Amino acid sequence: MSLDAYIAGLPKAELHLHIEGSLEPELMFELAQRNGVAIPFDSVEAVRAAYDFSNLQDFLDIYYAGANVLLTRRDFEDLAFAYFRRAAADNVRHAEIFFDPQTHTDRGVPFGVVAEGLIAGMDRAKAELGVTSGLILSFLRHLSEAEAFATLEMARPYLHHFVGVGLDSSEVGHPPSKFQRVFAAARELGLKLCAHAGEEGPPAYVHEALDLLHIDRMDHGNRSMEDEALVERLVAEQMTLTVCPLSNLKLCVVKDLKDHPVPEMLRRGLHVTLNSDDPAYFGGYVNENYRQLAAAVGLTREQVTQMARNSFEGSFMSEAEKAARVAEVEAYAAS
Ligand SMILES: Nc1ncnc2[nH]cnc12
Ligand SMILES: [Zn+2]
Repeated sequence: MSLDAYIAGLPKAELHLHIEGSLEPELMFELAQRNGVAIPFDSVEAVRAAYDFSNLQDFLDIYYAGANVLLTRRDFEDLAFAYFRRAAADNVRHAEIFFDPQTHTDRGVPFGVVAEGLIAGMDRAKAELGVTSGLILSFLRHLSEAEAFATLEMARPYLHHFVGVGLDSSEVGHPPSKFQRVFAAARELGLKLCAHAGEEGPPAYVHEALDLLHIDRMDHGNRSMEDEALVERLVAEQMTLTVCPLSNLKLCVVKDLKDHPVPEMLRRGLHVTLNSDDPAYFGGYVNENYRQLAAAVGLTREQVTQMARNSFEGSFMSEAEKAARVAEVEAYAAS
């Protein structure tokens, strides 16, 4: 069996996926029409042509504008279910997905419309596709601490639906320390904690995410590789890193996939997982991330299997559930 065919059939979890970043141009047009929202493009091809970014902020500007077509509960359900259908085709068996409530509440869309729509899509994914999932409320770090606290307050009626909180958006200039108290409050509420760190920001931000936010999982973490002691610490603490190769390429975090740090991360014993981040914008869902990275850096079948194992072990499922899912990976690898 070719490595590509092996990747296609490998059971895996996706742990770093922004649901708003799975909005394909076709669905963007459909929702724009359904809701009577104007978009600054006249064709699906024109939208795709605009997806040429030189850094994170370039992308974020377009990504937040794209989200304007999402207005109703049904829009969020359709968005979520479209992602799960596509993920299921990649043999994603479990996904822990981020959503950015502030992107919607700041436009006047009630928190409950967003949350209930996404939850309906997740319920359908479990019933119709057998894909399980968890929802992670992500704070926009370019906004204030007070706004993050207000968002956490809005989330209260839905808390039992969330597995954790995250921290995303423009990294440089918005260090984790800004959200130390919000993350402490989220932990008190029983939520798991993730943060984007070391995507564009320096290793000092990764240290802050560990020391001040006390994260359970790290999103990206690429720039940790610049700090030897930090790498040793991440290995010792068995921290899961949700790495996103095609995102890194499209946002110029790496110049070429051949330069991607994943092989070195694996060699050093870091708990790496592969994920798609914002697949509608970066040109590939999770299997495409595995395939293109494998082709560029020459991953072995064992390395690919290890990252699928890591994806379940690094999830926020129960220990029993994780063990059952890892056993499915082992059975596939042995078959
Ligand atoms: N890769 C990324 N980094 C920071 N914020 C994001 N929001 C969506 N994708 C993101
Ligand atoms: Zn991300």
